[in-house]
Amino acid sequence: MSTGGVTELQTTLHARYGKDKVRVLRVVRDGAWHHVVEYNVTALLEGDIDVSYTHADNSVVVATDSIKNITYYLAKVSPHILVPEHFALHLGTHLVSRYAHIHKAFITVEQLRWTRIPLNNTQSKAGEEKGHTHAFYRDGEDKRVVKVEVDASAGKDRLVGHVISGISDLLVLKSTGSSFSSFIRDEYTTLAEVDDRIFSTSVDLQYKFAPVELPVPADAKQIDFKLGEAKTADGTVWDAVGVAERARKVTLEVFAEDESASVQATLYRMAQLLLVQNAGVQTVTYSLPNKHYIPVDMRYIGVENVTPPSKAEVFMPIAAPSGLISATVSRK
Ligand SMILES: O=c1[nH]c(=O)c2[nH]c(=O)[nH]c2[nH]1
Repeated sequence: MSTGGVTELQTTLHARYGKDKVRVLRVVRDGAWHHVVEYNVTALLEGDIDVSYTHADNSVVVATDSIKNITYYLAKVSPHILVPEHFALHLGTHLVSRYAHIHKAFITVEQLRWTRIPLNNTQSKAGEEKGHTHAFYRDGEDKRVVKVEVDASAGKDRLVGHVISGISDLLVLKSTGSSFSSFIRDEYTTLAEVDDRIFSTSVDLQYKFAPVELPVPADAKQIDFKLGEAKTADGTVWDAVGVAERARKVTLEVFAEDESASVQATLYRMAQLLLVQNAGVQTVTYSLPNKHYIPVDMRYIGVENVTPPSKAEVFMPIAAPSGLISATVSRK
C-alpha cells in the first residue's frame, strides 16, 4: 500500500482502545434478599500495541469483543460486583494480569439507580437495608460514576489503582435561601441584585482518592482478589463505599442548608466539607450549572410577580443558556 510519503514523517503514537457502553445488570441472590446493580462499563487498554496501528499487525490486539466478554465474565464471577469502584479495579487488574503486553487498563463504570421499593419494609439479614426483597424502582436519573486506572507499568506484582469517583446528573432545586448581589456593575450589566431567588443545578462531582496499592490476585484466573486489604499510599484503609455515601449526603445537605451568596460560595463549602470528612480524598471537583428560573413579569396586566423577589411565585424555567460554575479544591 502506498503511504504517500507519510513514512517520512516523525510521528509519536499515544494509543488506547477497548469497548464502550457495555451494559450489564447483575442480580446477587442472598436467599430471598436480592441485590441488583446496573452498570454502563467502558474498558480501554494501553500497552505494547503500537504495531496494530503502524503495521496493521493484529497479533497484539485483544479484540474489543473479547474485552466485552471479559466484562460479562467478571460480572458473573467477581466477588466485587456490587461496589462499582471495586468491580472496576477487579476488571482492570484482570486485564493487565491476563495479558503480558498490556500495561494499563482504564475502566469507567456508570451506575444507574435501582432502589428497593419501600413496600413490606422487610429488612436484610444484616438488619441494615429496608424495603422489598426483590422489587426496585428508578428513584432518580443521577448516576454514580467511577473512573479507574490500573497501572502495571512498575510490574505485574506492583499494581497501583488510581480512582476518581463521583456523581453526575443529580438534579436539585431550592425555592429560597439563595441570593446574588455585589457583582460587577458596568455598561454590560442588566442583571438585578436579588436577596432571594431559586437555585437549581445538576450536580456533577468528582473526587480523587490517593493512589491505592492493589493486591495481586491469588489464583491463576485472577478472581481471588482481596480488595479489603487495599491500602492507600499513606497506609490508610481504602473506603470507597463510605466516601460515596458521605459525598452524596454532604452535597445534598450543603445545597439545602447553605444560605447561598452564590453558586461559587456554595460549591466551595461542599468541597471543603467533603475533604474534611474523607481523609483518603485528595481533590474534589464540582461542576454546577446555574439553571435559571426567571420570575414572570405580569405588570402589564396589573399583577405584581417580580418585586420583591421573595414574593415571586410564577417562574419561567430557562433551558439555555445556564451559568456554569466549576472548581477543583485540594488539601494544602
Ligand atoms: O451564583 C451566581 N454566580 C454567578 O457568577 C452568576 N452570574 C449571574 O449572572 N448569576 C450568577 N449567580
